[in-house]
Amino acid sequence: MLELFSEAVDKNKNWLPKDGTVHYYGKLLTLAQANHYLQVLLSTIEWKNDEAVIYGKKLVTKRKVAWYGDKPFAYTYSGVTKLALPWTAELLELKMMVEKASGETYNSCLLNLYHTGEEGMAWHSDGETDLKKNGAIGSFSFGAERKFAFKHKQTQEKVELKLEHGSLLVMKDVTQTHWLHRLPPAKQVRTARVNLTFRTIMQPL
Ligand SMILES: O=C(O)CCC(=O)C(=O)O
Ligand SMILES: [Fe+2]
Repeated sequence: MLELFSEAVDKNKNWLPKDGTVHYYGKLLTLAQANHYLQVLLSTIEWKNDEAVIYGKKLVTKRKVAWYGDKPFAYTYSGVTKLALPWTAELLELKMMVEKASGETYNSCLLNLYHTGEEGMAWHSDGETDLKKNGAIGSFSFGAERKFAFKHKQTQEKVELKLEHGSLLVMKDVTQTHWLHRLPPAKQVRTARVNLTFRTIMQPL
């Protein structure tokens, strides 16, 4: 269909050349809505400094994190286990938007707060054992626009895209098996970014 006015975001495009599926849906929200949610998230989420065990040492990162879900799921991330908090009203609204846009469901959300461009996230994949294998991950971004990058684990091929204020990115299928992703530091960025990754945690029977 010919779209005369909206910016051309091809929601059906797979950004990965092979071994996985990444869709970028662009902005799901107006600027006013995205600004509203950014303010609500900054003020209502229980942000905590992230702890990670790297080479057996417990490190505290500048980036802040939070973990919410349908139940107090235990989630082990970078060697540290956290229990999910119950959804806030706005997180439930955002979860429903991501579910509708992506055609997938989620039962939990990991949130990251990057205060400035000096904070980022190193190369990793989200293949933790308690995550549903090949489950979709819906990544909703607010605040400072930042670059996001993928790197193929075998060939080192790279794919980069920009994540806009109020936009949705979805990673699914075998993406986490074959690709790493990261949020590179961006020295020129002086404002905060909040990212929500909606996920499916396996429920013990
Ligand atoms: O901040 C982002 O866009 C990505 C965060 C991420 O990769 C993660 O939380 O696993
Ligand atoms: Fe990730």
